[in-house]
Amino acid sequence: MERITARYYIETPYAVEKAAAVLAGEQSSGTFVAVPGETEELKNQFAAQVEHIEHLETVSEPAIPGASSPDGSYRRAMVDVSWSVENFGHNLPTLVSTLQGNLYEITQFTGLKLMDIHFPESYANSYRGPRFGIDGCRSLTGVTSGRPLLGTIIKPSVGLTPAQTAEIVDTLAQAGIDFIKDDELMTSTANSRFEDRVDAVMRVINRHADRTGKKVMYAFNISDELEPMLRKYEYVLQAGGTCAMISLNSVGLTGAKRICDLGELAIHGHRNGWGMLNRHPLLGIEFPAYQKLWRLAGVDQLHVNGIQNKFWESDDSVVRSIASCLDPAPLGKPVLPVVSSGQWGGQAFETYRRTQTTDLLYMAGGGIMAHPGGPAAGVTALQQAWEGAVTGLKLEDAARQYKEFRQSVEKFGKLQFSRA
Ligand SMILES: O=C(COP(=O)(O)O)[C@H](O)[C@H](O)COP(=O)(O)O
Ligand SMILES: [Mg+2]
Repeated sequence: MERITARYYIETPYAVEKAAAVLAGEQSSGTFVAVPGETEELKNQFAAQVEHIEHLETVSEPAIPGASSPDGSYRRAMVDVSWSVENFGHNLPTLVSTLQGNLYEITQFTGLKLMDIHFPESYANSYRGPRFGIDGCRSLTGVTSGRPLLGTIIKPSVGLTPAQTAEIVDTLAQAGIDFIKDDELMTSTANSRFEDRVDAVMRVINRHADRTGKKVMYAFNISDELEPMLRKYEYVLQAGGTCAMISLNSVGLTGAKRICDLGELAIHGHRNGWGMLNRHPLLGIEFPAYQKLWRLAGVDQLHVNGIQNKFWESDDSVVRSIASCLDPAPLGKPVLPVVSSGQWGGQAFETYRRTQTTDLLYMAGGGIMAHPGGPAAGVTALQQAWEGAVTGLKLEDAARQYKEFRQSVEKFGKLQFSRA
């Protein structure tokens, strides 16, 4: 019978073997004592199994509160646990309740992080995964390989009217941008009703597309309860849009999958709330596991933060996240990594040096909108930065060569997002 294996980074005040056995027990037979009916036969078929333990360091302070060690030591380990697929079939919410449920509450742990998930073959047959992914998004925007899709987030995030938003879209489209999106804070506001914004923006985008043959991809934020979200999806589709955005952690796997299953618009997955799930080194989930769940749901584009970003995440972590999006496993289809957060083009050089890929959606919000020459110059600067990065120029050489990029360096180059 097929099994799903999950890898956890754990810390325990007790013996690692015992703690791992409690995890496996709680997450399959499900209680703290043996109960009638829990036969050997049932356990053999359905009990979770500890497959592998790799002992790591021992520390003297617990990573998170909730339990204390009798001997003052807290042992860390990497533990692989497997479950029979029979326990949950192909049911993503129950899979998550099993792999990420009560186990975080067990006192045998003073740290627990889901690092990765290994899915068996049958998952690739049961889930379509990204309908568009990298190739589909390239062909919808007309961006052939050799450079990333370049995009922006309309800023200010809220407060602009549909007409003002459409005016910015007009400027950006003329400058040759590939992708624009609503911020996650924007769906329908008192002065920008969703439908009015779609009408105003798509009028501009369709007009440009008729003239130039290039249709800018605009990710309208449809995040909402299920029925209104479906109505908004349909509205975007009818207006000629090619993309919708959802805040993944807010709409959940069920909502995301329902939307992705429709398969007519590329789905931009925003991961706001990520810090809550990941920022602690010994609590939550790591991106390789996280992205697989959303990929099973069918998301086409997924945020990975960015090199030298404005948030807390390290460059190493961003590079790892990009690699995990580009790895075709488990469905044979990669998801397009969305590089975003404090980007302005200057980071293109290090991003390319470290990842050696252009299969990215590279977005600058403030980095385009606040360019000294205006948003159109901001788009040009981003194009120049990537042209320079891919052709092997150093940032300083590109700044000498390209005027708009030089202006970006002058304005944003001094910014250092500080972190410990
Ligand atoms: O609005 C922005 C970035 O704006 P700006 O370009 O102005 O910084 C996005 O919400 C974050 O990139 C999300 O980051 P994450 O990848 O961590 O979800
Ligand atoms: Mg945002």
